[in-house]
Amino acid sequence: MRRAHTVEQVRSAEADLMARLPEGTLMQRAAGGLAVALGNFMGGVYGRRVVLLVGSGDNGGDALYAGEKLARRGAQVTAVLLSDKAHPAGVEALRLAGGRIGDADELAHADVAVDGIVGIGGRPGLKPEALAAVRRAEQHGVPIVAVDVPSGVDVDTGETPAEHVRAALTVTFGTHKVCHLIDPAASACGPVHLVDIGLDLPDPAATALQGPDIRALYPVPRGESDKYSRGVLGLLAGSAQYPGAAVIATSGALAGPVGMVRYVGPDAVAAEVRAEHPEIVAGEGRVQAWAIGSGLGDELDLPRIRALLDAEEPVVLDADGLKALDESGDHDGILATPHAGELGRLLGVERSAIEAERLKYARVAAERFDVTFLLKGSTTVVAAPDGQVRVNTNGTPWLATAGSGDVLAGLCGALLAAGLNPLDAGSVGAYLHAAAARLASAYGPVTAMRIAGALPEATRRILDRRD
Ligand SMILES: NC(=O)C1=CN([C@@H]2O[C@H](COP(=O)(O)OP(=O)(O)OC[C@H]3O[C@@H](n4cnc5c(N)ncnc54)[C@H](O)[C@@H]3O)[C@@H](O)[C@H]2O)[C@@H](O)CC1
Ligand SMILES: Nc1ncnc2c1ncn2[C@@H]1O[C@H](COP(=O)(O)OP(=O)(O)O)[C@@H](O)[C@H]1O
Ligand SMILES: [K+]
Repeated sequence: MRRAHTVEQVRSAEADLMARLPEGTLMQRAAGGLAVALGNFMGGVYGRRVVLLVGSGDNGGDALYAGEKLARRGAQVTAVLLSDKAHPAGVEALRLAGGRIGDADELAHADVAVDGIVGIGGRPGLKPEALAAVRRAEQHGVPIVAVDVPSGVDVDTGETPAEHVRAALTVTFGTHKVCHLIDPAASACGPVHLVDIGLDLPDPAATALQGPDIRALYPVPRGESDKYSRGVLGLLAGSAQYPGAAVIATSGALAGPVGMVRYVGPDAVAAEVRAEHPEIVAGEGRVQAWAIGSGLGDELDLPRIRALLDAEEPVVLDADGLKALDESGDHDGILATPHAGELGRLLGVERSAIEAERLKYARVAAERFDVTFLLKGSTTVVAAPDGQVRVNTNGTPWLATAGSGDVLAGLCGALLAAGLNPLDAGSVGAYLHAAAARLASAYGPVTAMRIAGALPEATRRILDRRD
């Protein structure tokens, strides 16, 4: 599991550890890890040209000491000091190792620019001189490696209200920060490399499941399982207007861990679903969970949905079904799966505001409606009413295709029916959905039905430890 901590948590853990270690130890650990990562990134050290962009704090100190280590191994290192307070001992160490102090013109010939402008002490945005240097690197096509975080992003929220660095790689220390997991900032990090500096950390502010977590959580049938004990999902979806949504959501559900799917909807739609999936059973019956909402269109029956929300069985609530949510209900066991536009309508804010502050609004919704919210988008945020947050970062923009949300709703419903709680169902569902999309897309266009079609193989690879 990838764990992300807040700046305050990191500072407190650093203070505890620093009190027990000789001065400067942590910075040397950070700089050592950064120098190794830079060497790997450049594919070598000797003769490489490295430009350090150095701000006023310890983030610049990390960059300077990493530069010192690279200079000692034969790299040509130049530091661009963006503040007259740049870490004095780091500047001296770099000089003694043969590094130079220069200006942003050096970027014209650099192999890499190291962003040591600000780290976890930074406010969002870049000052003019730093921004000019970053632009210069971009103009010359010089890749930027960010120290700890891409300077200019909001570290604790993942928001990017102002100018910021766009890194080809981020090398972070001790633990991930929230901005590494949550968009839009996460997209500015590139791959994130974590250097262990020995911090002892509290419970994280957000987590991201990885393959081993999925293996541990996935409801694999046992020897004595039968189709009912594996879980039966009721699917209330589709309409004359949108029959395809029912077919697609059923595809997602059948590719999940349930023993059976009951489809509930107009006869004509049921016939289409059955034509594609002869395995389904049409009509109501006992179920362990519901997936409600995909493509309901004219069939939207809010009183019926509210009755199902009040019943005992857990529910995935998607698309038009979200209109049935209200703040007063007793909503135990519900996973709401809006995209930014739908969440904006529920909360009465603009879609663009949701996209800019994804973590905040997922949390606000979970608290206000007292249900687990899965906010879809480039990174998917799953927020539970108790404050736990999981993030899915392994998607692909090719997932942004009509109907892929219906696949996710069916899959999450299947995971709920098989016994996972809403937080686990949402986060495991988002992970597998993204893994299937990557597999089916293989870096090219993909349709929702092909994503559903790839789900069993994507799941198999993870359960079989091949991914
Ligand atoms: N504290 C520690 O023990 C360790 C810290 N490390 C490094 O230290 C960093 C944190 O260092 P600091 O606390 O010195 O903070 P930063 O290096 O993030 O910088 C803070 C300084 O930048 C200024 N500043 C804030 N926002 C700015 C902006 N948008 N533009 C320009 N200047 C701005 C502030 O006035 C302050 O002087 C971490 O990110 C990490 O890189 C690592 O060496 C590991 C150990
Ligand atoms: N840029 C992106 N990168 C990764 N995943 C994305 C991106 N945009 C959308 N997605 C994912 O694609 C799916 C789209 O779902 P949704 O918006 O409900 O579409 P639809 O209603 O057409 O099914 C969601 O799982 C969402 O997280
Ligand atoms: K930085």
